[in-house]
Amino acid sequence: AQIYEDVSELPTFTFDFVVVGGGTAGNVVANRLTENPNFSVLVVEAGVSNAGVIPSIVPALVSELLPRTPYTWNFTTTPQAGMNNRVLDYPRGFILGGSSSVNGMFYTRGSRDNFDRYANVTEDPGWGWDNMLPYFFKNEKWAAPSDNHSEIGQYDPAVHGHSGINSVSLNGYAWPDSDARIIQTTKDLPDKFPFVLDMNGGVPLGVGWFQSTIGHGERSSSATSYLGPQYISRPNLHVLLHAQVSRVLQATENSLHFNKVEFSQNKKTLYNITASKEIVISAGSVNTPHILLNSGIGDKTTLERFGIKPLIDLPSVGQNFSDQPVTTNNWIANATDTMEFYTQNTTHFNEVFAQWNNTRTGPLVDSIATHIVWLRLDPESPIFQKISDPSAGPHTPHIELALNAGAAGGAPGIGHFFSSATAVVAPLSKGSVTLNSSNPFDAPIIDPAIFTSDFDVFAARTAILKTQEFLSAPAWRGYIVGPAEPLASALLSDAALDEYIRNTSISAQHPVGSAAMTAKSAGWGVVDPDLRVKGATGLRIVDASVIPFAPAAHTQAPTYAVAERGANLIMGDWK
Ligand SMILES: Cc1cc2nc3c(=O)[nH]c(=O)nc-3n(C[C@H](O)[C@H](O)[C@H](O)COP(=O)(O)OP(=O)(O)OC[C@H]3O[C@@H](n4cnc5c(N)ncnc54)[C@H](O)[C@@H]3O)c2cc1C
Repeated sequence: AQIYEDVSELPTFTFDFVVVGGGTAGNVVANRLTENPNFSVLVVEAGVSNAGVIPSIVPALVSELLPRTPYTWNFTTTPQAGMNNRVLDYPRGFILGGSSSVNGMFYTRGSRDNFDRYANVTEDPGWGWDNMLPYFFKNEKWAAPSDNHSEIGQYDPAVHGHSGINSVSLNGYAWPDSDARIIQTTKDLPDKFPFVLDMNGGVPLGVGWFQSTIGHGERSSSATSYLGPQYISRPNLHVLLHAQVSRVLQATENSLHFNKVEFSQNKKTLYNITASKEIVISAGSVNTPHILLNSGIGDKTTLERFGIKPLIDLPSVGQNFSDQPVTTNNWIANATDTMEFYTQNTTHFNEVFAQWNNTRTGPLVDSIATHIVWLRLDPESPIFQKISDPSAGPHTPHIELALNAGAAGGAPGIGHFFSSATAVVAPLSKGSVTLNSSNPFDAPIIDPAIFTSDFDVFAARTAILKTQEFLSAPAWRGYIVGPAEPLASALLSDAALDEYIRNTSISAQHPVGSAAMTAKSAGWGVVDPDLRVKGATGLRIVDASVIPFAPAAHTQAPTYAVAERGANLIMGDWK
């Protein structure tokens, strides 16, 4: 019915369901549960409203939301041993819509192998690719690109949802010069870089056109879509902003049934809301395990050390935290037709902004990529002599090259650039989220442990060298002048390249696994295949943290699909 700013506006302190976190997954759950007019739902969100936040609406302005702004949690990592002890910013959305309101809008699902592996580890075929496709479709509302160009040959309509809720589209502004050369490269070097019509059909491998969560020139987030006007007007749907949940509480002292959510709007005065049916925690891969730990759900010994009474001994809470590293690499382009046209010229920027404002066309309608290349490492790679293949299967990439007509991660100088943001999408490094203090309003200790596995460094290096190979195709003659610094010097030796990788890479912001779903009988994990917290009743987790291994993907589409199925499981239990 309402989006409330202050607890005093709440119509009641008891709801059927309380959803902790109005992020990517949380808003899916709230929307689906309130399809039943008999269910009342309150979403408790720590962050701010998304209304009128221009950089969260104009796709190409995404970088203005990051890394530390009023729209993100002010998180940093521990010094990263694999990154020469650098401390990284670790932004997460602090805004309605969560990270879907601040992310790069890449729409990538991962592979069939990824989901079939989730089915295996949970012993629930429902998490397999074929059974998850309908949930991808429920999420997705395919939209025409904002320039209305022909989509033929750029995607496969058969593998997309056309009547879901969240808009997904092809880019709506062409960069003809580099677009043509990318496609030509798939013809120049078809064995190494084959064209893939649709990277979201289960087998991503190859070079394909970029898809993103954008509709009609605007970002589509879980707030703009699942809480859109036709849904937020439901009388049984309620959202409270600026309310940070500290703990979930037991129904009675000796029970492991949880039915109360404790929160504060000023980090001092605490309130309780009762969930008469279930609590759903959707606070994301960092904050979900933090809330569990604060509530006494986690490793018993650690909890005792912080003076928190252990209620459920679940050592996996906050462990198995798996992120993907990304390196931004720039090449000098002999071009005029790149994003630098407007990023390096205020007059041009004002023109393209006015164009976006008036007609939702022009270069600001898109995110920061035009194509993605998904590749496997050569099976003969020396790394496989010591480390067995961490990918989910033979049709799953190890590495990703996100190509863009313009510099990535800030231009290395004045001029025009072509970039490849290279990522390791089958990472082996695993980190953790742990308590820093017993005060639930203190940030947790975040250690993604990036590049602590030699495999990940090898894969990151290979991704950069693969881009060099891609750009050495005849198609690029006369266009690519050469690598820009600091990449140019780094390419002189493997050792220099490794240093460059450790010194310049960042987190792709794709953490998963910190409240992993596993089989009921498994010796590890946090939730069962129905997303119920093991050992508890009344408590589920629905967000990226339940995904037990990194998908070969940017993680929002997998999170949306998990949330759609999660909501369906909850609905099924309360029919
Ligand atoms: C900067 C950035 C760029 C990214 N780019 C992409 C991309 O281009 N493509 C892609 O697929 N993925 C991308 N991702 C990853 C993707 O956005 C996330 O995997 C996904 O959105 C996670 O969804 P979630 O529901 O688990 O968490 P979130 O969407 O982060 O939602 C968690 C919500 O819970 C709220 N919350 C947390 N703690 C509390 C508390 N204690 N009390 C109340 N509320 C709380 C948060 O404020 C937030 O709204 C990016 C992520 C980031 C941060």
